[in-house]
Amino acid sequence: ECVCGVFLKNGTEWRADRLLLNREVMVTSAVRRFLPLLDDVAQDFCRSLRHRVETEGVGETGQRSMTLDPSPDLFRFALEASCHVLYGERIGLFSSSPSEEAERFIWAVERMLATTPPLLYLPPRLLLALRAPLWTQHATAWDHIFSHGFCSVSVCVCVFAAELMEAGQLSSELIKANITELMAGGVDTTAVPLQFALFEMARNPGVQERVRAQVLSSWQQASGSPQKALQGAPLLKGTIKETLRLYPVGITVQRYPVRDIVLQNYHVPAGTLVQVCLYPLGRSPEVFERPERFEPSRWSLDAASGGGFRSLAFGFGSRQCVGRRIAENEMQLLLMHVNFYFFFQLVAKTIFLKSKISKITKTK
Ligand code: HEM
Repeated sequence: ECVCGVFLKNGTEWRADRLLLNREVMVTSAVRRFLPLLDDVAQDFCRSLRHRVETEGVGETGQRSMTLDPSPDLFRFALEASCHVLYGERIGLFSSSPSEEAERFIWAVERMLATTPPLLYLPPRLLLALRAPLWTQHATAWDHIFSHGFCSVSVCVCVFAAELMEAGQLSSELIKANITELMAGGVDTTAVPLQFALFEMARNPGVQERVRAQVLSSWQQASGSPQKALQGAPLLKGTIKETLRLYPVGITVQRYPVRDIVLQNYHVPAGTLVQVCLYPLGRSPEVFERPERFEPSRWSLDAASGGGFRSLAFGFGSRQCVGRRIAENEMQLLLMHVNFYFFFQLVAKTIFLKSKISKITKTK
């Protein structure tokens, strides 16, 4: 029996104590509302990068190029985009002088993210007993984040808070906590795949040209609407799916079956933790033809054939990633605008995340 079938049947229940968002509402009205916000940030990111290339790059005007590590820029892009959608405010990361409040907030988010990975491997009680500096720094960072003006739900332009308040299910403190969690969860999850997407486009110039051609033609017909532009450029969505196939953010998707099941002749008792391993799934020749190739168009063919459960990067069913629509649109919009301006080339050794990419060859 198919793993996904079993899990789907069991995944239809909501748990009342969780942050619940109606996925249909997300897809329709909320996406329409947050798309322009994400688009603003993506355009600003490109303007600021173009300014840097023009002022710090080498070569003739209009053909300047520069080599850079995009990691810190993408991190800031993701943070600015998350804040704009969740709090309805810009924190000014692309301005030359962000406010003092914004600076403190950025510092706290960066500190919180930097201290999270080591804490995952150490027992919290031990850290507390030892009053470990790592723990103190992490807790202080969270305190800063929560005390921040941006986290006030009274500044409620936030689309999510509005949905939750309308539903009347959660107290304002809980809404605040959940929104803050969403903000924190939405930064490195999108910044890292974006970096991998640029990396893959840099080493696959043919793919990059095809994506750019589709983006340019779609933009021309979209009359300035980012939503229409994205709809007309399915290769952008394919690029994101392809990136997450090769470099999944969450390495596994987990479920506890509520009744005994048999999987490939193994008896799995109810309540056993079962993990679907996304990395080997994405690279298996049994599932993907020529899995080593970065080919965004494979997902267009996949849609025609029904798709199945081959793309599980955001999980599935009622417990799939709440931030999926934000993440997908945010990443697609960035790639769309970046494609107008830049041609990426791999100019340094491909050392994991430290590859230096970017060479500008076009201007709008
Ligand atoms: C490329 C970006 C992202 C990926 C690949 C990703 C992946 C995932 C995965 C695999 C899950 C578990 C789903 C399941 O078990 O079926 C998940 C859950 C979740 N994600 Fe994401 N995520 C991303 C971005 C985001 C963003 C931007 C946010 C917030 C705005 C977010 C918030 C959440 C939350 C709150 C859950 C828990 C949902 C629940 O348990 O009901 N994620 N994500």
